[in-house]
Amino acid sequence: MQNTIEFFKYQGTGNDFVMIDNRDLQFPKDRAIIEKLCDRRFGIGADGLILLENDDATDFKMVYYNSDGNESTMCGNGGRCIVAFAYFLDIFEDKTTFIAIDGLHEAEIVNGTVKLKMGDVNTIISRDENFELNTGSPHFVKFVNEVENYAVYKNGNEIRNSATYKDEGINVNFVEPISEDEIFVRTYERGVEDETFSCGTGVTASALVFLKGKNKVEVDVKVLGGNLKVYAEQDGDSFRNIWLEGPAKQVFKGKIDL
Ligand SMILES: N[C@@H](CCC[C@H](N)C(=O)O)C(=O)O
Repeated sequence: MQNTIEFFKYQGTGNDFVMIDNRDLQFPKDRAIIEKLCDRRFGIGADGLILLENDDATDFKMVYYNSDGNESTMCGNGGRCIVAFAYFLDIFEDKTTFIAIDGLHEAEIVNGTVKLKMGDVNTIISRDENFELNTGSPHFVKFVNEVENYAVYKNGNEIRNSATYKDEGINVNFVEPISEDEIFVRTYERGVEDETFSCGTGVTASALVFLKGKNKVEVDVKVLGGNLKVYAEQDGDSFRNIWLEGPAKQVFKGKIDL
C-alpha cells in the first residue's frame, strides 16, 4: 500500500531541512527512505530531515537525520528551524523548551529571528594550530586566509576522512576573522559529505574558538547563506549561556509518496 506523507521544507541561512510533524509516530524511520527524501534529484532535496515528536517534559522532541539517511547528533540550524516549525504549529507562543539528542534546549523568537540556547562547552582541544570541540556535534576548526577562495570540499573531505576522524566522522570549519567582531565560516559537513551553506553547531564552535581568551560575549558570523550571531560567557576553556541567533524560514510544503 502506498504511504503518502505531508512535509514542510525549512531553511536557516541556507542549511535546508525536510520537516515532518511526527506527533502521531507514523513516519517510517528507514535510512533509505530518508536518504531519498533528502536527494536533490530524486526527492525533495535537503541537507537533513527532522521529525517533530511529542515529549512528556518539554514542548516537543527533535529527531535529526543527515541527508545520508543516518540519525546524527545535534543540528544548530535544524534546531532553529524546528522552533520556527513548532511556532507555526501553535505549539508555543514566545518561548519554548525542547529535547534533542544532546539534551534540553531553550529557544525564543525575537522579531522573526530564532534564538536557540546551545549546550555548555567545557573543553577545547588544541591540535597543532587547529581546534576540536563538541557543540552538540563534533567540530574541527581551522583558521585560514581568504576563506572565500579556500578549497573547502577538498580540504574538509581530507580532514574528515583522515585516520583520526574516519570512523566517527567530524564536521570541518574553515574560519577567517574579517573584523574584531565578525568571522566568516565555511563548513564541510559530516553526513552530507559536502560543503553546506551554513552549519549552526559549526558556527557556534568557530565563534567559541574565536572568542576564547577575549573580553567579548558576542560575535557576528557570516556564512555562504547569510548571517548569524553567537553569544557566550566564558570561564577559561568553559563556555556557558551559549546562544545561536538567526533567521529560520518555511520555504514550501507538500505531499510525497514514500
Ligand atoms: N547542519 C548542522 C549540523 C548537522 C549535524 C552534522 N552534519 C553532523 O552529523 O555532525 C548544524 O546546523 O549544526
